[in-house]
Amino acid sequence: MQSVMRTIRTALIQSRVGANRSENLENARKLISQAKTLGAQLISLPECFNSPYGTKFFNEYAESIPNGPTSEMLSKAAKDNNVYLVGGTFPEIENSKYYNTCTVWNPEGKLIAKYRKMHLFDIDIPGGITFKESDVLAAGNSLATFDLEGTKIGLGICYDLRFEELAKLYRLQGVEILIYPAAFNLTTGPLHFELLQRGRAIDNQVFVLAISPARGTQGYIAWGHSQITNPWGKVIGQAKEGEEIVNVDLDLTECDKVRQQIPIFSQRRNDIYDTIKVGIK
Ligand SMILES: O=C(O)CCC(=O)C(=O)O
Repeated sequence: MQSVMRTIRTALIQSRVGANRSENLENARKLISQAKTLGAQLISLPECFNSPYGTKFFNEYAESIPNGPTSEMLSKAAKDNNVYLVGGTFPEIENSKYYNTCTVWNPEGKLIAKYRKMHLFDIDIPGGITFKESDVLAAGNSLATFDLEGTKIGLGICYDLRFEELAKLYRLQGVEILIYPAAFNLTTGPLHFELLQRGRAIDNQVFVLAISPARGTQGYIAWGHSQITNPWGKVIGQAKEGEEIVNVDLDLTECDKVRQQIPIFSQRRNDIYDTIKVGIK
C-alpha cells in the first residue's frame, strides 16, 4: 500500500540578538515575514531571542505571558503570516519566579503551548564554560506538545537535548517532531550540538529541529549551526554561524518508514530492563 505524503515546510530562524529588546523583536518580526515568503508553515526562533543570554539579564528582560511585548509581537506575527510560530524562548516571570520559556502560537495568533525549560543549564568546564541558570531560574515540570494538522510536536529547550528520557516520553506520547530552541556555546557546540540532535532523532525516530541565535562577538557567544535532522539521523538542513533562515520540507512519511523498518519500539526488553536495579551516583 502506498503511504500518503505528509509534508510540513519548516523554517528555522537563526536571528542576531543584541541588548536592545525592541530591536531584537523587530528583527525577528521581519525574519518571520521573510520565512513566510519561502512558504514556511512552521517557523521557529532561537533560545533567548529577545535578550542577551546570561543569568544577569533574566530579571531585566522577563515578561509575563501572554501579556508583554514579546508575546504580543509573536501572536501578531503568527496571525499576520498565517503560520504556526514557535517563539524561541524568553525569560518569563510568574509569581516572583523566573523561567526560560518557549511559547507556541497558531495562525489565529492564539497561544497553544507553553514549555518551561525542565533541565537547567548548570555546568562548570574550567577554561571552557561555567553557567548556572539555577542561580536565577526555576525549572519547569511539565512536557508540552501541540498539533499541526494531525502531526504532534514536542518542545524542549537547549540543555534538555542532553536528556534522552524527555525525548522518549514525547515519542511515547506520539510525537513526530521535537523542537529545541537552543544556544550552545563554543566549548560544547562543536563537540555535542549536532551529535545530540542526531542521537535524539535516531533513538526516537523523530525529526529534531534546533534553533540557535546567530553567533555574536561579545558576552555569551552562541555556536549557531541551527539544524534539522530527519528520523534516520540524517542532517537535512544546517545553518552556518551568521544570521540565516534554514528552510526545509519535512516528509513525515519518513517517520512511518523508519519505525516500520527498524521497529525498536516493539523490540524493547522491558521484561529484562525492569528487573535490573541500578543506582546512579
Ligand atoms: O548543553 C550545553 O552544552 C549547552 C546548553 C545551553 O547552552 C543551554 O541550556 O542554554
